[in-house]
Amino acid sequence: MTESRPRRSVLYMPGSKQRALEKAATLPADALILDLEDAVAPAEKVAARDLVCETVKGRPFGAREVIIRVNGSDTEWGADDLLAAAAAAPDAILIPKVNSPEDIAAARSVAGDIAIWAMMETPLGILNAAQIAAAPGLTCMVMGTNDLVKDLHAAHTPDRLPLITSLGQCLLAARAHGLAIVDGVYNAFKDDEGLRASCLQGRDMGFDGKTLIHPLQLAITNEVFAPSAAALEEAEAQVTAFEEATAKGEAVAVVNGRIVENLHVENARRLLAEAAAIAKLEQQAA
Ligand SMILES: CC(C)(COP(=O)(O)OP(=O)(O)OC[C@H]1O[C@@H](n2cnc3c(N)ncnc32)[C@H](O)[C@@H]1OP(=O)(O)O)[C@@H](O)C(=O)NCCC(=O)NCCSC(=O)C[C@H](O)C(=O)O
Ligand SMILES: [Mg+2]
Repeated sequence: MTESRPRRSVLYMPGSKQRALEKAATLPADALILDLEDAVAPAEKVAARDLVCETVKGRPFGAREVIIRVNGSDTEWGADDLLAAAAAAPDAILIPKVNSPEDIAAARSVAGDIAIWAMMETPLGILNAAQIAAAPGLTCMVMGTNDLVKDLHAAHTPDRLPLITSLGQCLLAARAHGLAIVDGVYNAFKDDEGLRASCLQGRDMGFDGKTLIHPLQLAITNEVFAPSAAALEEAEAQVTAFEEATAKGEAVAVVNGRIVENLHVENARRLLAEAAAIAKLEQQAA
């Protein structure tokens, strides 16, 4: 069963930028990815690792979920990143460019009980999504749409048609194995309209939330991925009507002219639990 922890907004921040790390502790992000990989220049990698791991040990981020993205195991920094991240004990460690379940097993052999998240961003990783999703210790998939577009020789288009197969394949794999899954970034961080469209598409496909690159993107993302007031009102009505129906020995209720069966009630309860988890997180962050 997918955890009900909110992951509407998952903000990347460059691990080399102290100001961004300080600012992150005040931002309304559900989760923070402290990045040692693509957002950090080679000359700054070692200093960024020290800064990120020392910061995480100080636990300054309140109730926000904290994830460290390490460099790949095929780089000169990967092994030391993983050791240092494991010692800092974040909520999860994010492995870039995962190609196979063996990549998760290798990370887990160092990370122990710390949850592993996987960047799904290579053609081979997408083809192996089901096996990766079944790997012990993995709790969340993160779409890496920039790397995917590059490796597929595709283009960033508003409808994301070139990525739909990859997004759908990872969603199927994640849901089949009870994992959380968050969508890729929207690069034009000052384009609110484009961001909203991308969030709506991701939400309607089934993603739990979206990865972000700038604080400007938080408000729209948090709004789109939260259940709306109308959806919650309908969910409450469905649960009530169904409970009344079952008390009378019936298996079907009707709300707003539409049937309500046990599967609809299961979905309604999921939405209500999600809203409660968001309210709790926002209260803790206030
Ligand atoms: C995109 C940026 C380089 C823009 O930086 P900058 O010009 O400094 O932004 P602003 O001046 O507008 O910043 C305003 C304030 O906000 C803080 N800030 C900015 N970005 C962040 C952030 N990501 N997290 C926290 N805080 C942030 C600034 O410090 C300013 O604060 P203040 O001093 O109080 O005014 C920059 O936003 C950036 O570097 N973003 C992250 C880029 C990144 O992480 N890239 C890697 C991840 S994307 C990826 O790799 C996806 C995947 O792998 C794939 O393949 O698709
Ligand atoms: Mg990437």
